[in-house]
Amino acid sequence: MTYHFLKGHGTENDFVLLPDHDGTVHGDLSADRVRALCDRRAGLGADGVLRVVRSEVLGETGAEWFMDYRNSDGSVSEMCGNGVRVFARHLLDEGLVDADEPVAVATRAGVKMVTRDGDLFTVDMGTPRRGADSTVTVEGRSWPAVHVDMGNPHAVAFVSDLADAGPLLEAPGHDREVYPHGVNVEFVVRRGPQHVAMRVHERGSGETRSCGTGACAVMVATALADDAPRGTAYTVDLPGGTLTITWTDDDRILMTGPAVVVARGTTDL
Ligand SMILES: N[C@@H](CCC[C@H](N)C(=O)O)C(=O)O
Repeated sequence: MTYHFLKGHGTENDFVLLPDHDGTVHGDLSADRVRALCDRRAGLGADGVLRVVRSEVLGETGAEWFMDYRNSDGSVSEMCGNGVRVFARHLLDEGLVDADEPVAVATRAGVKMVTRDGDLFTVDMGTPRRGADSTVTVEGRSWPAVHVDMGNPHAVAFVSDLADAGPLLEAPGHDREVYPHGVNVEFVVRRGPQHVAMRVHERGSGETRSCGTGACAVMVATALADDAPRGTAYTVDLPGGTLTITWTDDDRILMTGPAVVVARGTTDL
């Protein structure tokens, strides 16, 4: 079977987009197919897959379009912050939504509203939730980890140096009672006032060059540590680029960053 795809990224967190508007092309999107598409040597290569499907096909509500996100290992996640920006850009590029209105994207973690200003996209990521703190472990070293849920789970560890986390070839150890469905782990250092840098090991994808929900979780953990007033913008540097995150007066997280589509074509993977 041959079908259409696009390739895009947000701060180098890269995705294969699969248009499947009426759910007839990839209704049975299997973990095997996701893994084949994401394979960086035998496939197209990506950190994850964004299936572009009408919400009504899946019985979802709240927005016309649903971002069906899969990690590169084929697992399903509730949310992908970089993915939402790329998804919204695709809808705008293809004229599938009104260019004069914020773009509504339904996800497993609710509807996200995306606005565009030139090449930058801002996502209302909703209200962060704090969970029980714990520790994360890499190669025998442990750090306290702040538990922030951005629709998906995060453990944020402040480290002395980003190299402390090592090559991150395996998932960091974590408390399975606190995170029964796995966790995305962020390692953070301070770069200056309201300015941090991070690395991330993503559940289901390994170390990636960026994670939007992870950057939001890092901002929340840092702002809490700083006792920063609401409305303060933080700059979060990631290996693949920079995101700007603000915690608003009405307790919502706004994430701003780029979104790029770099290729389109057909595949029979
Ligand atoms: N890279 C994404 C997060 C993707 C999902 C994550 N790996 C999970 O399993 O929760 C982002 O930009 O937020």
